Amino acid sequence: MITRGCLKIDMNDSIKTIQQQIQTLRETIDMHNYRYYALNAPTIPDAEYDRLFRQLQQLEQHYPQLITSDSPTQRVGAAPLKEFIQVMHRTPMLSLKNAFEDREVEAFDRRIRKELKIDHVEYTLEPKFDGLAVNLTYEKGILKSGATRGDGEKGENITLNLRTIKSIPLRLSLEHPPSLFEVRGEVLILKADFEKLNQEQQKKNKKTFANLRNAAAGSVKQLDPAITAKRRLVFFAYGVGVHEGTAPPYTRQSEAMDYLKTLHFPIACEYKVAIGVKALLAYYHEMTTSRDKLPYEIDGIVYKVNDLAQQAKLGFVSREPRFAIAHKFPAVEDVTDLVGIDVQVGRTGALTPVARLAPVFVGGVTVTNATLHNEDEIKRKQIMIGDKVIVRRAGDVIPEVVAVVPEQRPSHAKSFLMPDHCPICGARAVRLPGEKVTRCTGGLFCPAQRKQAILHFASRRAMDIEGLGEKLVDQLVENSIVRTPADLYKLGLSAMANLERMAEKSANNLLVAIEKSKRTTLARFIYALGIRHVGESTAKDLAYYVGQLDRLMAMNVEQLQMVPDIGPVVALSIVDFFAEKHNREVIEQLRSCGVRWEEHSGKVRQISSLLHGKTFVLTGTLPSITRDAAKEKIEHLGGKVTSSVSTKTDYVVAGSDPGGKYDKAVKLGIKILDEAGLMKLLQDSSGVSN
Ligand SMILES: NC(=O)c1ccc[n+]([C@@H]2O[C@H](COP(=O)([O-])OP(=O)(O)OC[C@H]3O[C@@H](n4cnc5c(N)ncnc54)[C@H](O)[C@@H]3O)[C@@H](O)[C@H]2O)c1
Ligand SMILES: [Zn+2]
Repeated sequence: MITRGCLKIDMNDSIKTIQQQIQTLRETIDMHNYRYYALNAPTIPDAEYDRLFRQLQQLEQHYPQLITSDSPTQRVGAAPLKEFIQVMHRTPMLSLKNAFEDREVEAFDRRIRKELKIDHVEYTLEPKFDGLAVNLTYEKGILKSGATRGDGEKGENITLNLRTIKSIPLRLSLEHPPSLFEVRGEVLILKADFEKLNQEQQKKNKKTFANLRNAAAGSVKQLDPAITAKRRLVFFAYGVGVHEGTAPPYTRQSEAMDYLKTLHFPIACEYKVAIGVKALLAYYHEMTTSRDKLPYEIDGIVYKVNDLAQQAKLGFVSREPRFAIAHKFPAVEDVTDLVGIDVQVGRTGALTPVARLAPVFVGGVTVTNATLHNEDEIKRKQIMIGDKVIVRRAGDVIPEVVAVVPEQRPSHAKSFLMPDHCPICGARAVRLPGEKVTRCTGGLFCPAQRKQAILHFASRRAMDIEGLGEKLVDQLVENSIVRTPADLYKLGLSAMANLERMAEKSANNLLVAIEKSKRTTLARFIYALGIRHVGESTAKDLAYYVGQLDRLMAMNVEQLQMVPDIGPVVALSIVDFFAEKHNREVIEQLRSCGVRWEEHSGKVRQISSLLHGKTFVLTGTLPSITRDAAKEKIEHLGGKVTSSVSTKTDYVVAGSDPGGKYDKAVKLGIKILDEAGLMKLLQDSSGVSN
């Protein structure tokens, strides 16, 4: 048995078995080609595709008698889509041979030197753009047509779409332009625009693009050029095709690039000219790290023999030039198994699902877990535990699961359920209406939230404990001296003596500050609890209108909404917080440690509203508010609005042209109000005096 890269070739395998393997690989690759080139919707990462392609290449290398002209290794891309008019290329648009390791580049250079019979070859070193290859044809200096690469021989006519890309000159700035001039380059979407595009797609509930190449290709291959025009696309030129009618003022690839630049075509300003393989590899390794800072995505470096006469001498093989090679960067995406989903709790109590992965090498490191963001993202991506997933790690960005490979879902795959309790402290975990994040409600005692909760509690606008900063809180929490805000009031000098860099004087000062903080106001205390959505001004409102902590702790969602400016989400968040037994225990401890404030009878007179249980019917047009607004006001105070009048109706609110409901109310003797009457009733019932 011999081993080459990822492929094991067993010499005992019969030729028939080999043929079968080859056939399966070809069919699989053809299917992925179709998805990638025609649909712009690949289902496997490039790294996985490249492995399949290499396997096929190696098998065919060992069994050349099995090579057929329709094998994907002998062809470029995929046939053009029928929806577009086809264009025959004057000279074929080829692919590039790939190199993944330094030694493959060294072998490439050795071969070139041998064939050219020279010791030192000059190369251009160009970023390999990850976009869509196109050919632009200028006749007498005017852009006449633009086409995709297609299968290399014939592509799709996308002239109208390309004309919408502002960086493509519509006319060459030359006094005597060539009669025929072809520019080859790549259509791209910039990283920043890709993010925006996907956000827009998501908002419109449309499919997002898996990567930048697909976004660029999908945007430019639109039947409606108006859509292309809206997608901020850019173009970079990297070569000249046919040049007729004038003498080319260049004999090297680098000169051709500079010439394109003078004609106002954007070119990669990172491109370089260098001699010898060492310089190629040095440039490659430098770009491996600096690529993240480029505004566009590149997936490798292309090395080309610089001298055009030498290029011609080296020529082509079926699908690729022999004078160039693409040195690919390590993959930023690959597939692996999603073994499980853990839930982590952050400093603010946010529960984040994290994928546990079978180790996978992406973006230059081995990754074993990746963020899944939140519950909605898991649903949107239809991720199940046990799935094969595509993991991405680009630059400094934390690894994430971008998609699943649906056809490889095992039968034992399980759905994920967001836990309804905090995995750290066991408190109820809730997701408030309109929010994406599920949070632990045990703010005052949850170990995950300890530091944050104590810092907030001690902050200037809360309990105002001077000298209790981040470093000190870290130490107190890490040494288990303080677990909840109540523990602060149990601190003694001896506990603090062991802390790093804590002089006796500052320890004393801190104890004095803690003691001083015991006398506070209800507003500060409510704010200090760190209830989600209860900021300083809401805390002040609650203290002012409710007056007493015990009363606040006993209020339900409807009652809380009677406090001005408190909506249903804030009310729910307050109720959830006080529902948590451990939070109430901490509050009790704080009080028994001597934390105190003044209370008053509150400004909310009658917490249970007069409208509770009352049924209203609205009819006719009210003079100054809409029926919907009136309905909202009634419901806000606990009343119910129904559509038909019956003996159960308490009030009928009638505007102009009231119709049958009015007559029925009169008949049943139900109380009828006009708008002014309704307003008075609402005011009397609001429970807020002054
Ligand atoms: N995930 C999938 O299902 C899937 C399917 C098919 C292909 N692919 C990916 O596509 C690759 C093959 O695509 P390909 O045949 O287009 O080859 P390629 O993209 O590897 O290389 C050839 C192309 O490079 C481009 N290029 C960018 N910068 C260049 C420069 N400076 N000079 C010259 N050319 C430059 C040109 O468009 C050219 O056509 C595979 O290696 C794989 O990564 C993935
Ligand atoms: Zn918790």
